[in-house]
Formats: sequence, C-alpha cells, structure tokens
Amino acid sequence: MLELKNIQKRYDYHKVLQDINMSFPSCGMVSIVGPSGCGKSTLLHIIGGIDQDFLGDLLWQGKSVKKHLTKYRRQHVSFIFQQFHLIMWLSVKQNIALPQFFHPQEKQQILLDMQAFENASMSSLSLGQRQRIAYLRTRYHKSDILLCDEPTGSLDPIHAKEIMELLKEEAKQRLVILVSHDQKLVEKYSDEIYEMKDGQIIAHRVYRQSVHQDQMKKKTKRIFFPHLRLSIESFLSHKKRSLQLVFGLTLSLLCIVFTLTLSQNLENQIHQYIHSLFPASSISFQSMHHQSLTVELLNQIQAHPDIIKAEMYLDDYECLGMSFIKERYQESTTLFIGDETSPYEDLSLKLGRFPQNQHEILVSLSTAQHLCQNEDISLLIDKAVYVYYQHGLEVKPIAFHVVGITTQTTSLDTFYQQNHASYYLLKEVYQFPENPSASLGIIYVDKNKERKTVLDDLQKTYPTYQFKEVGTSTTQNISQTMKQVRIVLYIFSILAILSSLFLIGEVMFLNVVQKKKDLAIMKCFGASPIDIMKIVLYESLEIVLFAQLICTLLYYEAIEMMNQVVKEILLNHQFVFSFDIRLLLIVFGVTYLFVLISQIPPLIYVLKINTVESLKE
Ligand SMILES: Nc1ncnc2c1ncn2[C@@H]1O[C@H](COP(=O)(O)OP(=O)(O)OP(=O)(O)O)[C@@H](O)[C@H]1O
Repeated sequence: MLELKNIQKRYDYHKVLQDINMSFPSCGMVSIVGPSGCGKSTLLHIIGGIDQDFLGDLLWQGKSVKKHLTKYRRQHVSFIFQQFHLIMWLSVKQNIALPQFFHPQEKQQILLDMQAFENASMSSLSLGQRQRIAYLRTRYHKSDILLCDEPTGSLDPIHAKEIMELLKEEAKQRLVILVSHDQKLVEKYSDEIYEMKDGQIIAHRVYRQSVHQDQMKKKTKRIFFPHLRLSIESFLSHKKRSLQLVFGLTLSLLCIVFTLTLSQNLENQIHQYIHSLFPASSISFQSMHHQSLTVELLNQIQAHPDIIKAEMYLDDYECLGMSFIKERYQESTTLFIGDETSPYEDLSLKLGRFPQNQHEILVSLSTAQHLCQNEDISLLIDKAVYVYYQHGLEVKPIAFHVVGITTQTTSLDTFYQQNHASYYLLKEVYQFPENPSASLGIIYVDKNKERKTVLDDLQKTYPTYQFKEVGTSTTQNISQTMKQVRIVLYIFSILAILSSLFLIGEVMFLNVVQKKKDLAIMKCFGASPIDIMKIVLYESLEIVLFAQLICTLLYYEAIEMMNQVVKEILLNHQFVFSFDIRLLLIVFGVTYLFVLISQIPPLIYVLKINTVESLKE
C-alpha cells in the first residue's frame, strides 16, 4: 500500500504542491484530475520516485522510502507517458523489453498485432503504434504501481478507449494511477478520483473497491550483457560520429606506435652496426710511448689462455678493395672491402672450407652476394681475387683464393684471412726494408670469458701498453642519445594520446548531453545511476577497442610491408622491423587509463541528470 504524507513541493518561491496526503489501495485505478498547471504531473513524478526534491514522506507498505527512492522506483514503479518516451535508437523489441535490461523481468510474448511492425524503425511508427509499444513496455515490468500521465492525450477516441480498457485490466492486479484532463473517460473507468486545484487535493471520491487478483508468477528472464548491448546500440546510433572518433584515435595510436617502433628499431640497428664494427668481445691496445707493435708481441699476447687472436692495424697500408681484375687497380670494378678479420671460431661456413694458407680467404655471405651480384655465389669458390693495398702513392694487388663463404651477413663487406697474413703478405709485396709500423692492435677474447678480467690481466702484464674495451664508449654514447630522443618521443606520444582522448571525452560529454532524455527514460524503467554510467563508459571503451583493433591490424600489415621493401628494394637482410607486441600493450594500457580519466566529466554529468527536467525536453 502506498501513502503520501504532507507532501510539499516548490519551484523557487512558487509553491506547486501543498500538504498533500493520499492513501492508495494495492490495486485498482485511481485518477488524479484538475485544471492545467494545478500540479498533477509534479505529484505523479514524486509518487514515481523520479522527483526526489520535495518535503514530506512517501510510504510503501508502511515504510518510508524517501531515502531509497531509486531502489523503490526500480522495484515497484512503471510509467506510461503522454509523449510515450520511447528511445528512437533502439528497436521496437528493445524498447518493449527495456526494463529487462536492468533487472530480470517476466518473459512476454509480443502481441499478434505488434508483429507487423516489430522490425520497423522507431521513427516510421504511427502514434497509435508508439502508444502500444509504451503500453507493452509497462507489461514487461510487472511493477506494483503503474503511473500514467495523460496516456490517451495523443490518441483518437477509438485508440483512447482501447488503452483505457487495457489499463482497467491491468488495474485488477496492480495499482494504476492515472493523471488526465478527460473527465468523462476518467469517471467511466476509475475506482477512485482525486481532484486537485492550486497544488491541493480538494476532493476525493471512491466509486468502488477493487479486489486484488493475484498474479500468476511467471518465469523471469534476464538479458545477458545488458549494458554492453545498450552501449553498442548507442555506438551504432551515431555511426558517422563514432567512426570519426575511431578514425581519429586509430591515427594517433598508429603515429605513436610507429614513432616508437622506428626509434626502437633504429637504436637496435645502430647497436648491431657497432657490434659488426667492433666485436663485443674485443679489446684494442696501443703503446703508451708510441712504439710500433710487433708480431712477437702479438704472439705473446695470443698465448694467453683466454685470448683467441691478436691482430695489428698496419698504419701506412690502406686496403682499397677487392677486384677480379689482376692487371691494375680500377676503382669502378673494385668492391670496397675491409680486411678486418675475426677469429675463425666465430664463423660458420655456408659453402667451402676454412683457409689453410695465407693466400686463402673466406668471405661473408653478404660480401659474396655483393661480389657475385645476380650470379650464383657458389661460383666464387676457388675463384682468384685481388685485394689492392695503397702505400704512399703506390697501389699493389695481393692475389687470394676464395675457399669458403660464411653464413655472416655483415654491414661492411669483409674478408677473413689467417693470422697476421696481411702483415706477411704486405711485407712480401712491398719488400719492406724494415718492419711496417702498426700503432693499433686488436685482441679477440674468448666469448665465454669475462672481457674485463682479461683486460685487467693484460694491463698488469703489459704496463707500457694501454688496453681498452672496443665499442663500449660509443655504444654508451649512442644509448644515452637515443634515450634522450626516446624521452622526447614519449612526451609527444603522450600529448598525442591526450589530445585525442580529450576529444573523445568532449564528444562523449556532448553525446551524454544529447542522450540525456533517453538516459532519463532508462531510469524510469529500472536503470540505476550505476547502470547508466556503465552504458556511457562502455561506449567510449568500445571506441577505444575498435581503434586499437584497427591499429593492431594496420601496424602488423605495415611492418610486413616495410620488411618486404627493405629486403627487396634496399637489399638489406639485416634490417628487420619487428612487430612489438609489448609496445602495443603498453600504449593500449596507457590509452585505457587516459580514456577512464577523460570519462570523468560525462560520468559526473550522468550522475547529476535531473530525470524530471530531462523528460520534459
Ligand atoms: N521546472 C519547473 N520550474 C518552475 N516551475 C515549474 C517547473 N515544472 C513545473 N512548474 C510549474 O509547476 C506547476 C505545476 O506543473 P505541472 O506540470 O505539475 O501541472 P499539471 O497539472 O500537470 O499541468 P498539465 O495538466 O498542463 O500538464 C505549473 O505552474 C508549472 O508552471
């Protein structure tokens, strides 16, 4: 049983309701009549729990529900409005089943005469059809109280009569409270009538006592993932706007992911390049007194158990490159190539064998490909090649045989030769009167040993020589610079995400403002503030998810394409862009965090929506 105690309502200084006391039966049709502006609708909104700003008390089954109006409304109240208040972006079926999205409801069959337009769009329906949908929606929610604000106001007499008959039928099982101007219609169907004037009850007439007929309890049904489904419908209701948002966010995500991937790949590439120039396990050394290095010294150093090989750089002899022409050096037919060597232990053979004398060499796979151009690289095995060296103004060749091709793909074209081979060969070719000078040497340390320990050991043994780890300072400098570049990129990336999410936040705010009436309708049919917040939040998360999916696909495709281009056009087999899933997850995680922050204003707005005012719009 429902009771109103001393209800008062004012808008600023205008008292709309004064000291209203009413008591309703548990079933039957009770009508409230009175002239326009006397406060009927205002009273109905208070009874329905959608207007929470009033004085006095509302009692349900003898207990005050004033402090729990949302719960009371969700559990006990349902509405039929004069303007129907249907949600235009939902289907006919979804409009009818709206209460089922917010709590389990009785399963209902769509009436036969509805089937003709159950798949029609809401905007194409006639007034009568909309009225029937509004009525059927209340049947879905078998509430204890059905509030009807001018339910026949927009209908012709035939349809009005039909609706009144249906409401009369409903009134056998629940309390139907009706507000109407139509005195004749009301008197014909009502069990009780309250008459109002200037915000007060001036008369109360009871025509008959209704007998409550118990409802047959039917199975209830719940819609799965209700908020998700409503948010998807909302997303689709403005396809153009939603897709524009998805497009904008996808673009900024792609820019961020690519910028970071490219910088990451560039850094890796630089490190790889440095390692190919300076093997990670090597140590350079030179005399502190500018003395030339000797083969004897190299052999002594090489005797160290942790050292694989020690080589020297001959100062005055420059390797100009490798050619198949013996007669004379021609720059155009010579491949610029280095005679840097690394120990054979580091190399693995693709073709041929390891050198057995000083005139035999190995070339790396990439060098072989450059030497052979489009021809088969196996033709290179046993081929005579000439490496030209310049000493002063003199350029002379040294003949070699390529005996093997290694699996290495180096950034610089290199050939590998036996220990000190160039020293002896150059000595032979140029017939030095004295030893050629070499100020810089390089030591290859066994990869399984600690380079630092070997360095300390050497420094102690040869105190007049200075030993340094090769490439360490260069790598450190580059890492430092790349770190700074990356910080700048991160800042710009965050700004890019922030600006697109600020846009999403703004658009979602406008979306909520635009849909505020629909959200208020949902509240009238059982949605709690949390339900509404979930719908709004899910919609923005869907935009982000959609953008992330497209971004992942495009990123994957673009990486594949770039690798293909680098391989085929630039003939570079070493530079490989990698699909960085970790980077994607981090960027996507940050996006979700920001999207949650950007949703604070729309969510606060949702909480503050005034249901009564929103319904009037
Ligand atoms: N938001 C509001 N701000 C100020 N005054 C309001 C507001 N809403 C309603 N009123 C006033 O409250 C009074 C009662 O309005 P209400 O809509 O309840 O009347 P009613 O009896 O339902 O009228 P009608 O039959 O024309 O719908 C009216 O004078 C109206 O102008």
